[in-house]
Amino acid sequence: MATLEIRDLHVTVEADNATKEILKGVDLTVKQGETHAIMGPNGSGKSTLAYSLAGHPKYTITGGTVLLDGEDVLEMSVDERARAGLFLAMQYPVEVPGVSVSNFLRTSATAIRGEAPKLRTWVKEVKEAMQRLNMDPSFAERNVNEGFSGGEKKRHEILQLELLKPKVAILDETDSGLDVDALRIVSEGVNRVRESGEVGTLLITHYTRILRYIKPDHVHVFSGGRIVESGGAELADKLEDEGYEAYTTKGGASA
Ligand SMILES: Nc1ncnc2c1ncn2[C@@H]1O[C@H](COP(=O)(O)OP(=O)(O)OP(=O)(O)O)[C@@H](O)[C@H]1O
Repeated sequence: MATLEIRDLHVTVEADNATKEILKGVDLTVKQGETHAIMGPNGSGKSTLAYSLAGHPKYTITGGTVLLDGEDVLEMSVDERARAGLFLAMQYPVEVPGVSVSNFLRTSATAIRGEAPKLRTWVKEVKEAMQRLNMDPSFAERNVNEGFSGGEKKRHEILQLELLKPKVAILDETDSGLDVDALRIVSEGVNRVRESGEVGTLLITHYTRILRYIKPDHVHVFSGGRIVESGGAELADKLEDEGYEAYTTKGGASA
């Protein structure tokens, strides 16, 4: 069973000619089939965790380990991480002018599966996945994220998730900017992948509303660059009622 193990992860970033430590010892284990929600105040380092796991060059790992199925993720290049089974749905997906969605998806699937998917079954696979996500077929011919609305960008991230079938999916605020219908459709996509039992999900979110659709097995409070409390789904309700004040004043001030 695939497991992502993060141990005592420390990460710095260079900003304004200074080195700033953002992650200050993150410990987390995500097993295949499990869904973990990470919630926490703005600026506490949640996206930094997501980017560091994906291998963004802006973030320097200064300590700790990250293992996927016992393999050292931190030694891998970004594309090796993706091929090993890590997937990041970004908070702000980037535009890729000149590259169509269909080309992008097929190239990604070829790289990850190790061989080009058979054209006829692939076209059907993409068409059905797009239908489930309520995406117009014309999207396949548009350039990646170019002129996409916020909601369309998020659906496109989930389309990739469904087609690429990673071992561990990190979803960074996939719910932000979605209207109620889109939130339901996107959540259904995540649940389909989840129900396969083959994917571990790390869901970074500010809102408990997405957790009504995607029931987490574990909820973690992130503050000051580390996880300061973990619990079950009930912890999300407590956070909704009480906010993060208790965590930001208890020596867990935001990064
Ligand atoms: N590339 C960067 N350059 C400079 N500072 C950065 C960079 N990335 C993160 N930071 C800083 O690190 C801190 C944590 O940011 P991060 O985006 O990880 O927080 P977050 O918990 O995801 O916040 P939010 O909930 O607002 O999305 C912030 O103070 C941010 O300004």
